[in-house]
Amino acid sequence: MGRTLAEKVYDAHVVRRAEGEPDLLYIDLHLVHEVTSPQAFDGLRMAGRPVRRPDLTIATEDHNVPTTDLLKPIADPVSRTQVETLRKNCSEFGVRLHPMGDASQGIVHVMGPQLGLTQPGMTVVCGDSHTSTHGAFGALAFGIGTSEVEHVLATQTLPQVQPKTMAVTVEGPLPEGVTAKDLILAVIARIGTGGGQGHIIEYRGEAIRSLTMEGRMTVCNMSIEAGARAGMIAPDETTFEYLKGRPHAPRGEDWDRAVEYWTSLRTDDDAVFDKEVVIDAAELTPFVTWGTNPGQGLPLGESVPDPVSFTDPVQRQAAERALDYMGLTAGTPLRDIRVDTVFVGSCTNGRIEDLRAVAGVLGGRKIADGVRMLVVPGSMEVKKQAEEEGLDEVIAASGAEWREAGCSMCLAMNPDKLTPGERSASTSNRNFEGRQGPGGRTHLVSPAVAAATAVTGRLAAPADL
Ligand SMILES: CC(C)[C@H](C(=O)O)[C@@H](O)C(=O)O
Ligand code: SF4
Repeated sequence: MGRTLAEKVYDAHVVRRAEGEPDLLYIDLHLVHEVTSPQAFDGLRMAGRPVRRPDLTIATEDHNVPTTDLLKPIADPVSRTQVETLRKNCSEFGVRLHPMGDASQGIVHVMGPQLGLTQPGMTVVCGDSHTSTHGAFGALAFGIGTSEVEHVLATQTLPQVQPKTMAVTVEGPLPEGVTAKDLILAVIARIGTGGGQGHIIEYRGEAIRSLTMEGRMTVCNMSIEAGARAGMIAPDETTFEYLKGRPHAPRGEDWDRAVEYWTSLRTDDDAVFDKEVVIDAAELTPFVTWGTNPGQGLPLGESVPDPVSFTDPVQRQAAERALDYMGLTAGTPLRDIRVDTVFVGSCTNGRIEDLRAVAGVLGGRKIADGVRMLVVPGSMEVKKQAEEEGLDEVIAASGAEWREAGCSMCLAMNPDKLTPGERSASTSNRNFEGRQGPGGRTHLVSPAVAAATAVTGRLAAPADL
């Protein structure tokens, strides 16, 4: 029987398999950041062990970094300690680190692919749930916990129980004005936040094939929000085109050999998935969330749902609680919801193409009175590229703030936060209670919707302007 893409990559990395035990997988790339690594390095130190493959281990500073005044010391003591600890650990264990201010620093899931570190067919791990992003290249990439980070640092392997496989096929071309973010929000609304649990999702179909690498990363990034272990997309010309010439991409004959192997990384026609979902791209429209989990979303043209419309009692209760927390009334058209803040950034939508989309909408326009808008590049490289293209000027001229790279307002681990009751339209991936600051209210949106929302002050799509 044929194998799926996920099975091919998985099988190629099993170094030990024994009845009744987890498999031992070889890890090709281990990405590290300041939040989930301190105890792992402590563990190594206590055991007197080195990092087994420092050459396959790369660290960056992202969660705790401020996005203004890079030259000043970090004011918050907890954040400062996290970042200083990472620096100390990396220098002690010989791990390459891209610190604040470095040209390649950025959110771990933005800087890795951009350096060409993430490649098709690899196993990629990081102590971070959104490691699923790297699956956009046809890599098997997933988040791990801190004790697993220690295991990988020490051995370059990881015990794993093989996940099941799931296909999400999006048929037909994406309608005009519908983006990768709308697509993945619609997928999660359809299958639920537990819909992918225990599975590696492979995204397939014409709508997926037509996405750029940036769009594919947006889709795979949010696999975890559907509960999946990982998300993957088979590598193709779009993938090779993106990778070619990047600092860590193979060159010359190595490149040709790599492309030959990468081309074999597709699901065989007779392979069988454990679960399959098919979505018609023609039904997709700009999509926003109204609730407090990424599955509580609807097309922008709809209204805040009435909790009684949910037949499942658990969903009904979740909706009641979400409306209460979000300060929303059932029946309110989503387009009538006013926001205080717009956040563009994160490992979901902080890439160059996202910033181009935002500048494209903001060009020649002003953001609404009373709205603050933060535009935060996902990496210093994205920032540089955006500035070379003049996007920063367009964004600043509209009244938005142009910042340094980092996780920023995606999660409240640095100075960029919502205040209690403040409402945001955010291009990030999580809208949980307090995610962007205690009491903050988050609507997940695409970059295009974020920009249009900043202009009108209410949830809006570019077509509304
Ligand atoms: C801090 C980190 C462990 C966390 C994650 O695992 O995803 C963060 O990146 C997030 O997005 O919530
Ligand atoms: S940008 Fe957000 S989701 Fe991505 S790694 Fe940072 S905190 Fe996590």
